[in-house]
Amino acid sequence: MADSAQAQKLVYLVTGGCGFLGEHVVRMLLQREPRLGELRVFDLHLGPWLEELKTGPVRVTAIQGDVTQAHEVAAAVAGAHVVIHTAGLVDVFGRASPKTIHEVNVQGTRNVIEACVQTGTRFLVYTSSMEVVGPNTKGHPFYRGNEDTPYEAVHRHPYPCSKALAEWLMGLLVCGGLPLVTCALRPTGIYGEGHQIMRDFYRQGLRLGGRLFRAIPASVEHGRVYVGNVAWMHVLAARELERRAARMGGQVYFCYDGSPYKSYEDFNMEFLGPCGLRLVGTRPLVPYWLLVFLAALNVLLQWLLRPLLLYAPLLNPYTLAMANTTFTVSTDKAQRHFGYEPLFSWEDSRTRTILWVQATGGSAQ
Ligand SMILES: NC(=O)C1=CN([C@@H]2O[C@H](COP(=O)(O)OP(=O)(O)OC[C@H]3O[C@@H](n4cnc5c(N)ncnc54)[C@H](O)[C@@H]3O)[C@@H](O)[C@H]2O)C=CC1
Ligand SMILES: C[C@@H](CO)CCC[C@@H](C)[C@H]1CC[C@H]2[C@@H]3[C@H](O)CC4=CC(=O)CC[C@]4(C)[C@H]3CC[C@]12C
Repeated sequence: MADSAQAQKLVYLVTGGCGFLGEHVVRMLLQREPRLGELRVFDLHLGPWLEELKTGPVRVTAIQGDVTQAHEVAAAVAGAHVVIHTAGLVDVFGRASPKTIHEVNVQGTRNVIEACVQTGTRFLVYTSSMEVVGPNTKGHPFYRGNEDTPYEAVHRHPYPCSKALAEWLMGLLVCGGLPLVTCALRPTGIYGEGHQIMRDFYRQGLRLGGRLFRAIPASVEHGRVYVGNVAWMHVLAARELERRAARMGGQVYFCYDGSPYKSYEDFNMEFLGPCGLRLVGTRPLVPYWLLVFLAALNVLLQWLLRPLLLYAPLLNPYTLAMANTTFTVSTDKAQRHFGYEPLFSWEDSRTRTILWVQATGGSAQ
């Protein structure tokens, strides 16, 4: 936006703005984007909390819509200066069909890109995922790698396949020489206020008398990043895309912060411990072969029960492989390319998450 229009107010659109990450992006934009004139929040399911935002100085427009419907996306995008595309179907539990995952994550992203091109939106930030890289189907560790670390990315599961394809679509734009400037952000496992799986583990621990049982070796590192920092990274990337288009256009960035490297379960205990839970065992209490068997059994049960009900437990061969394969990132690319520094320290992130688990973990909210 030209110098003469320095004071110009911008229209932002956040797809999936009522999801776990999307809500944080929406709130972060309102707090930290001084040039924000209108904020459009596009989601399949609108949250009631949006109402309270409508009384503030920035115009907040809630748009109930479906990213798989090109005309709905085009109508929402028209006139937006910047789009942050977080909408996605996050399903590694077999709740949705592979076709639906593809439609939302790939076709939905294609619709967003095409709408930007058609309506003249110039800046698009896409929420990708660590899963675009791995862990791969061979279980190779990715130990504190960065965006350039060689790794054999092999996907079979519909979710990572869809995220990889969608990110690839973003890259195509650069090759096509279109005026649209994009970048993709790849969070590792996001945690923080609103993280459903964390709450599920908390409730499970309460049901088990305040205990959780170790299933994964403590030595397996799983990358995690605080939702507030992921949101901040989106807001900053969106802001800087214009000024640093040549450097950032077509780039991918892992999302990172000061969260410690730990196993999935030990990391969760950073929050669940202060909420009164205990992780039993210094080593996995269940032999790995039994976990593999239970995971396979869950797949069979899911298939058998499908005509009657949706059985989608946390444990399946894919989630077991995810939790049991080291995948952590160590990079400063976002800092070098657009000056990203985490907004929340590890201590802040931890405290905020603990307070949230304590406040809502036991309730039906
Ligand atoms: N949760 C995590 O650990 C990670 C998430 N991601 C990515 O971050 C993004 C956000 O994920 P979360 O906030 O965790 O998920 P979420 O499920 O909480 O949020 C996704 C939002 O997208 C909306 N949505 C789904 N289908 C839609 C459709 N057809 N049209 C319009 N809106 C639709 C949902 O209603 C929801 O509000 C996703 O793209 C996901 O792939 C990436 C890495 C890690
Ligand atoms: C074997 C169980 C013993 O306690 C633990 C099972 C945990 C799993 C449900 C999670 C382990 C790793 C998680 C995934 C990971 O953080 C990366 C992700 C990236 C995304 O883009 C979406 C979410 C997820 C797939 C995340 C989902 C939950 C796990 C598989």
